[in-house]
Amino acid sequence: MFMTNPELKPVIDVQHVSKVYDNGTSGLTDINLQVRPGEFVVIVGLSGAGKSTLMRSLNRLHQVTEGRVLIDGQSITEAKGRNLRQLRREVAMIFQNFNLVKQSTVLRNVLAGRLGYYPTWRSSLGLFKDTDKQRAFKALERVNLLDKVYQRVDQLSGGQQQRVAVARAFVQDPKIVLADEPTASLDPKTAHLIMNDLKSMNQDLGKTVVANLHSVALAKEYATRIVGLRAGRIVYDEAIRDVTDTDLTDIYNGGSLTGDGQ
Ligand SMILES: Nc1ncnc2c1ncn2[C@@H]1O[C@H](COP(=O)(O)OP(=O)(O)OP(=O)(O)O)[C@@H](O)[C@H]1O
Repeated sequence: MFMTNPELKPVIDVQHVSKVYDNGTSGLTDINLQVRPGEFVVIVGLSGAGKSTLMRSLNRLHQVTEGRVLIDGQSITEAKGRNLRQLRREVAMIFQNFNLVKQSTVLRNVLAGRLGYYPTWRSSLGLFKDTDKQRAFKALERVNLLDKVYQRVDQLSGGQQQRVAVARAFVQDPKIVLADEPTASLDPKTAHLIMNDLKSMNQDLGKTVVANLHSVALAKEYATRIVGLRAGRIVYDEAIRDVTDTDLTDIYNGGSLTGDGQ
């Protein structure tokens, strides 16, 4: 099992990050957060607290207004061209709405996880190497979807679609997996399947996981560390062994907090 080691260099280093949207809304204010290899961090907070904004700032789906984010010691905030592509390769993302190409097959969607390894001309032609096809089959076996490999994604259930997204993250073979409310639109049993896939990526493959979750029960069950956001600021940050039920209720209900906020 992978254990967090405070001596390790952070794989994600968020330094004084603020994000103001074009319409003037403040999404994040002066966020500082270091995540070390092997952690499973769950971000919690009320709707509108800034969880998705933070997640999207980590892989530069959002451009931050101030500060910077280092991925494995390199600034993704300032990266350009090839360097940005290489850094993005190290960060896979799983979305609440799956973010798949619905008219395309399961296989093609999973192979999309390898695009960051190809030059642009080759990826635009969709010419994938056999080794990558083998990777995709293996990933689909892992999430128990091998029988759907040539099916169109829009013929699958929501839970199956999210498992395709998980397989896509597997084949990307990143250092970091971000999951933005990955179980929000799924039933409890399927939610556990997805969370177990994330746990396996974390514990068996050593990937660092950062997930936004609305469910207190799932946060408690899977996180090694809980970070609480409120109104765009970090107000709570504790290792799971120090997290009490009262803390969690307070974070989710907006009450007073007892953890080490910043
Ligand atoms: N594209 C946008 N333009 C303007 N403001 C935005 C945009 N996206 C988010 N916001 C605002 O930024 C703040 C943080 O939103 P964010 O979506 O990050 O919160 P969240 O914690 O992920 O919420 P939820 O749990 O509802 O998904 C909110 O005030 C929101 O209204």
